[in-house]
Amino acid sequence: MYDVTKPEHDVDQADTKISARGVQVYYGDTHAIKDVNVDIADKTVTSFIGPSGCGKSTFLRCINRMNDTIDICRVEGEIRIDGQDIHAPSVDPVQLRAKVGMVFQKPNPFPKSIYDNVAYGPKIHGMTRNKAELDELVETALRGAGLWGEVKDRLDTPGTGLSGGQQQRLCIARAVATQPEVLLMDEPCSALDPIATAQVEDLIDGLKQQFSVVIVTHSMQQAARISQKTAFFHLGNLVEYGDTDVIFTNPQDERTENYITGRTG
Ligand SMILES: Nc1ncnc2c1ncn2[C@@H]1O[C@H](COP(=O)(O)OP(=O)(O)OP(=O)(O)O)[C@@H](O)[C@H]1O
Repeated sequence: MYDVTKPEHDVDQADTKISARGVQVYYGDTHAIKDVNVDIADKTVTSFIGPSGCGKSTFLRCINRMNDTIDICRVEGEIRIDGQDIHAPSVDPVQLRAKVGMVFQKPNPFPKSIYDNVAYGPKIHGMTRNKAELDELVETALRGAGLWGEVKDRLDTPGTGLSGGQQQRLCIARAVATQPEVLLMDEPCSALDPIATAQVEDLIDGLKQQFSVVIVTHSMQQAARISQKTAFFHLGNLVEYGDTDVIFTNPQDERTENYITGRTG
């Protein structure tokens, strides 16, 4: 039963999935992310917007420690998911990336069959006990990515043989198959035509029922269409963060206003 004595900010905190405090990122001497503090909600789509080079992708990659794979990159500060510090020694980055899935700008299916693209993650993480369970998981993931109907009769053909939009949905199925809690998407529609873009956007709307989706986009129309929260980055700073409709209709910072009205960026 709802507890009326509970202060509202506690309710908000309960919705927080990802919490970043004092995050700094350096590539050698380049200071790419400057003291970012943000709480990202569960079961919500959050867009990162801002001019080219402002640090959107860099900050996105902090959330599943993908920056660890870049030699010259150094990350400082704290990021917690469900309260757990993702940099704690007990955290295995490979396990973290199963929990925090990622979809990239260019569809990048493995040079394997459609089935194996989706089955790969569950197999290496030992998520199923037998072939029947794996089959079921593959089907569920492909259905979840809106691709099952188009590929169910050719699961053993190469993933690379699909159209660009289908390949991107296959990559989403691959990410969804490990039952993530967060899905990071770095400009997932920039290589897609308008029809495939609309399909992926519909998909994102459905995915937010299950987990938190964080998307980097250059399209303000897309951010306005699909996200409930928007973060505006500028020169490595998180300038403004809030409800998407407020950011787009009543921004508080001049830099945000200049960007959304097309005066900069
Ligand atoms: N691998 C890297 N090595 C060195 N510098 C990098 C690397 N990746 C990003 N940077 C630098 O970090 C800064 C932020 O880049 P980032 O790609 O995060 O910005 P972005 O907002 O996602 O840009 P875009 O919208 O163009 O993709 C830029 O100055 C960029 O040159």
